[in-house]
Amino acid sequence: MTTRKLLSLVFVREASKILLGYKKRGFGQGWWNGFGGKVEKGETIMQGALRELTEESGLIGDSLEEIGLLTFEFEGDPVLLEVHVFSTTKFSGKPEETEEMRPAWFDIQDIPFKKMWSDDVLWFPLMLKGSKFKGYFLFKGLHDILKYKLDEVDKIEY
Ligand SMILES: CNc1ncnc2c1ncn2[C@@H]1O[C@H](COP(=O)(O)OP(=O)(O)OP(=O)(O)O)[C@@H](O)[C@H]1O
Repeated sequence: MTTRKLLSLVFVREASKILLGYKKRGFGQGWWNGFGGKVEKGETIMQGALRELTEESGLIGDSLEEIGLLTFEFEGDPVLLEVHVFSTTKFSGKPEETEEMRPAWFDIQDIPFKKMWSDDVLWFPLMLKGSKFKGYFLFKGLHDILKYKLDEVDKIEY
């Protein structure tokens, strides 16, 4: 029986820059990514996204927009990850290093895809041009994508 785990992933944007965090521990350790994590019982996906953004970057987000829905399957694992991707240009506070993440601004021409999840290079271009998207990725281990499907959509529907 397959089950789904709900996760958030938040990107803070500023003109031609994007804030990424270097994950110091846990799932995706050693890679750059947006800020996010598991949605907890009793909170909405949006509340989870805002909470994780603050816990991991020190920023308080405002007006997060849901821009993507990504489903990840890992061969041999019955748990599907359902990652809700958000973006905002509105926030307060200053990025600060936390126990989990070390934040840094990157120019969008200079995103460190070689040190990121291997799906990111496929869907970042859609995010960066302002599109919404839905994707499915089947992983073998943590690096190899065996197959995937990725579509631009007008809005995110579940
Ligand atoms: C497979 N391809 C992937 N590509 C890009 N991003 C991915 C991803 N798979 C997971 N992610 C993101 O990685 C974070 C994990 O978060 P994760 O550490 O598990 O959550 P959380 O902080 O709740 O964990 P703990 O509290 O430490 O258990 C979370 O933002 C999630 O959206």
